[in-house]
Order: sequence, then structure tokens, then C-alpha cells
Amino acid sequence: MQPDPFAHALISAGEFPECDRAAVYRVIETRRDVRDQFLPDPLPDDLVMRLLGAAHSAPSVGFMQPWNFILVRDPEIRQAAWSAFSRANDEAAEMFPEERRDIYRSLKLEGIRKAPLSICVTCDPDRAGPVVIGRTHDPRMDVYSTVCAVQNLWLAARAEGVGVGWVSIFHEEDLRALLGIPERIRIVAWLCVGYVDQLYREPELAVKGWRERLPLEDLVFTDRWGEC
Ligand SMILES: Cc1cc2c(cc1C)N(C[C@H](O)[C@H](O)[C@H](O)COP(=O)(O)O)c1[nH]c(=O)[nH]c(=O)c1N2
Repeated sequence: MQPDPFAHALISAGEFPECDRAAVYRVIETRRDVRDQFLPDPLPDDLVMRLLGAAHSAPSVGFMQPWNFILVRDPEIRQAAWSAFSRANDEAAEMFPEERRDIYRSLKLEGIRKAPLSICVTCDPDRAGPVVIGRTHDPRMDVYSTVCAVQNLWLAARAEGVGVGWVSIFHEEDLRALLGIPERIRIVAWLCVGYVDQLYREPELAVKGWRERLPLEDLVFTDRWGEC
């Protein structure tokens, strides 16, 4: 057998010590979508860069790294984003059956003005040229990759005592115009980011009676769709 010419680039893949493993699961289980618990304190630049570094460590199709991060601190821009949310949210309420509209309207679904920082995460479909390893048969893989970056940021933020709330109740063109995002760039997420000192133990939508967590065993099939 030939020696691996890239052996110098390998690291040990052994398991982490028990306390490190427990911390990873604790971060995953206690991560929450934050709307109302944001504290006004500004986030230090080095902390924001750590969160972006976590996002930038995400897997991406063909190592495309299609993401960009627009840091939005300007209160006027955040106010305009909130206005765009508010218009879309009024439309959204009308889409639910009448008996659910009151509870929908009572839900807080954004923290755009309260969080000191918003991050708009975008996806550039042309980042790695027209043909990308792994995206040859499904172009959506670039957006999926960008979502992986969002999740990395969300988990790193939890470990740092920072809350993140994803807001998606927008007409895309409103955000595009507000932030000067070119047509060819996909808008993936508007994230509200700020320190928090409390989080709900369970998803807020469950706490407030909108929807329960599904039993995992109902979601796992064996060998064929629908077969447990
Ligand atoms: C793609 C996407 C888009 C949105 C969300 C999430 C994701 C993944 N979530 C957050 C969502 O409501 C939340 O994740 C679930 O309710 C589960 O709660 P935890 O995240 O576990 O706290 C979300 N929350 C909200 O208040 N307004 C929103 O517009 C959105 N949009």
C-alpha cells in the first residue's frame, strides 16, 4: 500500500472528554429562538467575529462557502426592517384559520428593534463558478449550505450567552431594497442577535400553546418511507 501523501494533514478523530461532549449536547438542547429577551448591551467586535467564524466553519457543497453576512447595527435600518416585518406579519395573520388568528397575533415573532445587532445572511449562487462539486444535480444545495452556517452561528451564540432569533416574515424585495442586495443573491436569514440572561426551557411556540414537539420515534423510518 502506498503511504497517504496527505497524512501530515490528518488529526486524531478520537472522542472528546465526557464534559466536552456534555457541553455540546447542552448547547444543542438549550439553544432557543429569541424574540423578547434581548438585552441592549452592544456585542464586542471580537465576539461577533467568533460567531461569524463559527458560521464560516460550516460545511458547504463543493466547499463553496456561498455566504455573506451583512451586519446591521443602524437603528434606522432596523426600524425599516421592522416596518417591513410588520406589514408582512399582518398579511401572515390572515393566512391562518380564523380560530388561530388571535393566538397568532399574540405571538412575538421578532426582536428586530430590541436586539442591538441584526445579521442578514445571504447566499451567492455564483461563488464557485457555474459547476460545483455536489451541486450538479440540485442547485438548492448552496442555500442548504448557508443554512448550515446559520446553525453553527446559532449554537456558538448559545455557548457565548448570546441569543439569536431568525425572522423570515418579510417580502424578500423589501430587504433587498433596504440593504442594496443584488437580484442574483439569495436572502437566507435575518438574524436578531444580542446578549440574553434568560431563555425559555422549551421552544416558545410550545410554551405558548401553538405547537408541540413531535415524538422522535414517529419521525424515524427503517429502510422505506413510512415504515417504522
Ligand atoms: C428557517 C426558519 C425561519 C424562522 C424560524 C426558524 C427557522 C429555522 N423561527 C424560529 C422557530 O420558530 C423556532 O426555531 C421554533 O419555534 C423552535 O424553537 P427553538 O428554536 O427551539 O427555540 C422564527 N421565529 C420567529 O419568531 N419568527 C420567524 O419569522 C421565524 N422564522
